[in-house]
Amino acid sequence: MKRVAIQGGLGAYHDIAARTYFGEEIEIVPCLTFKEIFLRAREERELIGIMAIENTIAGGLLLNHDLLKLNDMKIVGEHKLRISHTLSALPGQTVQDIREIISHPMALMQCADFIESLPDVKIVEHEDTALAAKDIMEGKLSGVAAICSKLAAEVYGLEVLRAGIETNKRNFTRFLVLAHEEMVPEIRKSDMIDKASLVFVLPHSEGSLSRVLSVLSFYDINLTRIQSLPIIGREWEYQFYIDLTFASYERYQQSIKAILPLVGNLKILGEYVEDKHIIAD
Ligand SMILES: O=C(O)C(=O)C[C@]1(C(=O)O)C=C[C@@H](O)C=C1
Repeated sequence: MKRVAIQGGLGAYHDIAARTYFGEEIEIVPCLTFKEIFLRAREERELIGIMAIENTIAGGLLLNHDLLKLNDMKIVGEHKLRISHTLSALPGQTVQDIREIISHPMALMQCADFIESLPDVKIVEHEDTALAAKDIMEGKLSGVAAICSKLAAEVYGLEVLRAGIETNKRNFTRFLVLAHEEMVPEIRKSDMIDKASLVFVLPHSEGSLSRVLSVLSFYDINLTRIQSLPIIGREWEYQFYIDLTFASYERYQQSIKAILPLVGNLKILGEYVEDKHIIAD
């Protein structure tokens, strides 16, 4: 059975993403942090990881980009999951009884409008939506609610006070499936690779980014995402994380050769199959 490491506990969105991506029985290996996924995988080379990278309301999980760059697990797939949050608490309470809301910072951001509509509620960040629900149940914390999945509310015996509290129904999180190089053929869903993620740095010179983008466009490569992050120790200089989609793997390979002289420290973080099947309400 595949062992899949996630940050968080059972009922977390990572858990849901892992199960829906693999669609078969898997063993979830809960980790306290995203970094722990990579550390564990160093010891257990067959371990698979699932890690959120961006959300359509709250934006990118910036620290996770560096984990991809600094470790040798490859992106072997992606899964886009519709995230629908509940406000859940110990049974027998109403929304008016809630004085404190605990959840993962990304979930809190995704429900900012709902939270703003509640007067005098303290917001507390937690490492995971499901573990927030678990803490409420274990500590019998009345007056405290978690923002978590319906599944987490069920798993930890909480009552759903409100469902669908995300600011916009088009709330999707993109999860990356990670594995070591030798595991890639076994894990990749198909050989029809049409997407890649790269990171590189650019010289501080006029037009350096625009030259790279022009080359990619010449090779019919579609840029689906660009995220710049600071280079620590080199003020106001940036590294660029980009996602590309393409119809021809050969053209993509040619484009990589062509940008090589224009960029520094190029690392291909993974080549995989794009998830085109997002399900909206
Ligand atoms: O806390 C959870 O349940 C998670 O799986 C984490 C996480 C995230 O890292 O963005 C996953 C999906 C949602 O965007 C909210 C939180």
